[in-house]
Amino acid sequence: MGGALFDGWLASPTPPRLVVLDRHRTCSGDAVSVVRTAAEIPADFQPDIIVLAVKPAVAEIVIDAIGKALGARMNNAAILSVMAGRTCKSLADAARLNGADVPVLRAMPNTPSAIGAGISGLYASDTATAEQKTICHDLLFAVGDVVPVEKEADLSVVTAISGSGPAYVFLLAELLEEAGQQHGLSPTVARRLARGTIYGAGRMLDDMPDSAEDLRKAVTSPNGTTAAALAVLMKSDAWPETVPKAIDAATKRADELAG
Ligand SMILES: NC(=O)C1=CN([C@@H]2O[C@H](COP(=O)(O)OP(=O)(O)OC[C@H]3O[C@@H](n4cnc5c(N)ncnc54)[C@H](O)[C@@H]3O)[C@@H](O)[C@H]2O)C=CC1
Ligand SMILES: O=C(O)[C@@H]1CCC=N1
Repeated sequence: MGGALFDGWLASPTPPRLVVLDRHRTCSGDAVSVVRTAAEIPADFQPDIIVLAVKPAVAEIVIDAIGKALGARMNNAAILSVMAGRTCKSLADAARLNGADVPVLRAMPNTPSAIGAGISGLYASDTATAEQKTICHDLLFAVGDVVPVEKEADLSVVTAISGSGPAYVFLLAELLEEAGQQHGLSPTVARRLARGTIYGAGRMLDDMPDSAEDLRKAVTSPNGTTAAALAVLMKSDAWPETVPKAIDAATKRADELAG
């Protein structure tokens, strides 16, 4: 996810000055220094925002390394975490172990951020200043839309819908491609049809004021082909049951990761 944000920021009209700490990534750009250990962070670099985009389980290790490298500079920064689950309190506590009193904001972006088409939920704890909230909003807005949430707990369902959501759409693309091939289309044709359809439908949802339900009904001729397919997908034990169940499972998992 950090790579998706990075790509989006570099492609934005006014890229921020970035220092990227990543054990593996090779990346470059005028506004970027890349370091593989926290000790290599340039001594004159005062971050406004420390974006944490590692797996939730290694947050403490990374905060500890950055805290030791930045020393007093850590106190002038805020943490923006994009990690699923990890609470503002747990991250502030981790920073405090290094003697730093750091405001924490949490965002849940998604991978379309890499092409400027992301959407992020953003929560700011009370300790964040107005300026820090604005910087974090602008960072995320540079790679897509931003939806502020009032309660930190809401980020779990945001994660389930828009954080994980691209994967559901990609799964639909896979299944449409496979079904097309099973009916005799070449892989190339099946792929073009599946992707082009999802792209076009996504653009209609974005561009047009109509509800998703009205757009669906406009495709559905009485007793036609769409009605035949929707009779399968909309059976009570099909999508109307499985989609909410999937969102429940992802939300529950985000809650479990909290701490
Ligand atoms: N993948 C997604 O679509 C989304 C992921 N997230 C969150 O983003 C976080 C990262 O997830 P992914 O990007 O999928 O994982 P990933 O494994 O692709 O990326 C993690 C990166 O952290 C680096 N890293 C790990 N330990 C390090 C250390 N000690 N020092 C320096 N760099 C270190 C790795 O080299 C890697 O580049 C997770 O917390 C996840 O919840 C949030 C929104 C969407
Ligand atoms: O699967 C995950 O845990 C992360 C959070 C949202 C998308 N990927």
